[in-house]
Amino acid sequence: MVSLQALLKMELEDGYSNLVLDGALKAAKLEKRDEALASALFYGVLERRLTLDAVIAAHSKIKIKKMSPQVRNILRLGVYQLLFSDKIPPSAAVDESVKLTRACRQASACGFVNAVLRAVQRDTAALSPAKGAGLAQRLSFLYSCPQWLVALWLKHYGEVDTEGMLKAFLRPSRVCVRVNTTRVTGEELLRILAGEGVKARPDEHLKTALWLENAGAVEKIGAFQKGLFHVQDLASQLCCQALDAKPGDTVFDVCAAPGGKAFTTAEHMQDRGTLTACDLYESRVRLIESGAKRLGLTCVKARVQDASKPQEAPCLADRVLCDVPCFGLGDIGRKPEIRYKMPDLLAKFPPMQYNILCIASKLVKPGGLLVYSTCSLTPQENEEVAERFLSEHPDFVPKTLDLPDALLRPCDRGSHRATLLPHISQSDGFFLAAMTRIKPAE
Ligand SMILES: C[S@@+](CC[C@H](N)C(=O)[O-])C[C@H]1O[C@@H](n2cnc3c(N)ncnc32)[C@H](O)[C@@H]1O
Repeated sequence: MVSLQALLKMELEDGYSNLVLDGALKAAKLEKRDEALASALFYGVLERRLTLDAVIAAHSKIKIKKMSPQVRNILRLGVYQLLFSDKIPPSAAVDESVKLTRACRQASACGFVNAVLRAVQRDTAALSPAKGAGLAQRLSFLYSCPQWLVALWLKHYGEVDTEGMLKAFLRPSRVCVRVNTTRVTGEELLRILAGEGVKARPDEHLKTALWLENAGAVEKIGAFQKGLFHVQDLASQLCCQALDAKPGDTVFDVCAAPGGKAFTTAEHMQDRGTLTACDLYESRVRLIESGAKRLGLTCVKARVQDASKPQEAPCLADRVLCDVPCFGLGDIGRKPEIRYKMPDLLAKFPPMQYNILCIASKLVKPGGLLVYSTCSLTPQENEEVAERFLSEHPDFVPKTLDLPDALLRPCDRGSHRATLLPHISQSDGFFLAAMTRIKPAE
């Protein structure tokens, strides 16, 4: 019932999945085991919604859109359990779905729900793409990703990487944290976490990144409360590595909230120098302030500032990070609902991103470094913005990224820009490009 309520809320009110689920779980006060099951079903259905709908459509005489939201989501939950989950025996999944239909005052649909689920249960080829489907349609069905997006990725990243990332986005997401190196080493933190019963392992390529294996609610871990780490995906940590800030530097992070990259950068700086971390929204600036306080990072100065408007700076910066607002496709693995965003929303981002990048570039001192990044995976927001910037700003030149080759696509090795794909870098999807401001001749 809890997963159904949360799915209905997502469908009818269009919320963020993590917040919607948290709200539903809090209200229901379930046992730990039931909470885990409700979460798995909720996220499973969200992630696989397009596949589930295609299977339901192939086994129902009534069109999905004509069903009541309750019946539609009960069927999605039922089909998910039949085809993707081994936690519930198939006959129990069907029986429970029928009971749920009755409990939702949809008794007249009980027979229909039973018939559709039994038909899916009998169909051993339920998970085969339609005969004659083209590549984009096949991948769209198999990995529950809209066809427009699959087609865009196929064109831009090719078949192997598109299928690789679609698969990777469906893996259970893992928690990656950044060691607060101003307070502990990775080895020390591993020992402290083990003492608290939290299993963790260092990343193979970045020793300041740890993967937590049985973390639960991170905020409850003592080491977190003592400011010994913050949660940050590997891709964002690599972005900070590319920014390569040094102790004593002056750094601007123009779109900084909630602050993850500002914190890692301040740690690279050993908390010496000045890191001005800006965001458009006051409530989000407070997140930067509270995070920096917990981590004991005093060089972080957070303030409200609109990065799309020129700003006066007392001095130019050694490093400027421009981690712009974006469509967010790289985060699909953690926020499955992003994949269903309407494609027309994409158009507003590139002009805004380009404008922010141009304005941020004015803060870079000659010889200084500018890093442009997004957590999205579209050429319009990524390569096109970065390359347009370079072609229209002759005072900036590409700077080769110094990142582990194993985490990069072969075509990005030795380049000033990289697209991190989840099946290669084992991180969220991400894009970054680095550019140096030329020093005028003496
Ligand atoms: C991708 S997020 C930044 C993530 C951040 N760098 C981190 O690592 O935690 C983009 C941020 O840009 C902020 N933002 C949106 N429009 C902005 C603007 N015009 N000026 C400054 N910040 C803006 C959003 O509030 C959001 O916090």
